[in-house]
Amino acid sequence: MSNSSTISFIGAGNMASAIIGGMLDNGYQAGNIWVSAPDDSHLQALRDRFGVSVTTDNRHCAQQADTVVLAVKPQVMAEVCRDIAPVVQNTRPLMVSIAAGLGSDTLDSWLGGGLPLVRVMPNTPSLVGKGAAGLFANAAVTAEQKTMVQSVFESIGSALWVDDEEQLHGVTALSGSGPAYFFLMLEALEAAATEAGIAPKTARELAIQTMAGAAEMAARSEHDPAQLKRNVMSPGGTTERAINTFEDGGMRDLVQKAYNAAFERSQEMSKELADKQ
Ligand SMILES: NC(=O)C1=CN([C@@H]2O[C@H](COP(=O)(O)OP(=O)(O)OC[C@H]3O[C@@H](n4cnc5c(N)ncnc54)[C@H](O)[C@@H]3O)[C@@H](O)[C@H]2O)C=CC1
Ligand SMILES: O=C(O)[C@@H]1CCC=N1
Repeated sequence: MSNSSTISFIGAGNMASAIIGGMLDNGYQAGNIWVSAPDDSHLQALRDRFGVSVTTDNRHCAQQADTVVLAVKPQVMAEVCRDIAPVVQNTRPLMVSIAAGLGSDTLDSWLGGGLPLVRVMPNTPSLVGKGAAGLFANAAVTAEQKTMVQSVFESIGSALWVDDEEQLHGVTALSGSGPAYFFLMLEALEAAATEAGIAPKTARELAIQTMAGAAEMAARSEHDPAQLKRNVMSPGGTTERAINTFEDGGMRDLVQKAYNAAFERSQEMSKELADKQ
């Protein structure tokens, strides 16, 4: 992305910090980054760690920027947007929201209308540069702005566009919530191995390394996950017995149900947040 454009973050939490870290690792200048939040301790932490400019005044922060990233919780978004609306209606930056569940039309109306806006659904592995983000651009966003936002999110992992905003519910249920599904699997495997007598520290390290190794293989291999799974299953062996146990217990059906539950909750949240304001 262009190093001369200025980007402001409203909100100084985990996700803002991950994105800023990725941008700086990729050559973006700290002097062109502003961050605002009401909480001084969050701001000082970001200033000390990254050398970015900080303020407790959201309007002042938004005023500085060609791009404004809205990185606050969905519940405070209406108040934040309405507060900065007079500023951004004047300066007309590209707006980027990372909030779960808030539709682009709702955000745009809170911001006074007619602004270019990108919605992003990132995930927490962004904190270690291994994020997976789905992106949607409204009709006012230019090709150049899309390239710029994509490069920001590629600095902390993968960034893939969807062309229908409704698909962001599906992205939320997959990669937004997804890290928690794999953490659950880690918890359960670790517990089972510990129960069988393996030291907890050893069980955790082996489970984590196995998950990371399987993910790396799936990413690099020419085979699909089903084939990779079959490659581990010696006929009559241990893996076959375990996989049959998963299948007989309804694992696929359970994953489908959990995915649908997250998808439906994302749709519900969208409606609740839009109706409430
Ligand atoms: N944590 C996750 O897995 C994911 C989170 N998101 C979205 O990212 C957004 C941020 O989440 P986190 O960084 O995890 O939250 P966080 O709680 O770590 O950070 C929120 C930040 O907003 C600041 N803030 C609160 N009120 C404010 C106001 N009126 N004006 C300016 N700043 C204000 C807080 O001081 C804090 O710095 C949320 O909208 C969330 O939906 C999206 C995908 C995944
Ligand atoms: O659980 C949630 O609602 C948010 C969205 C994706 C991850 N965390």
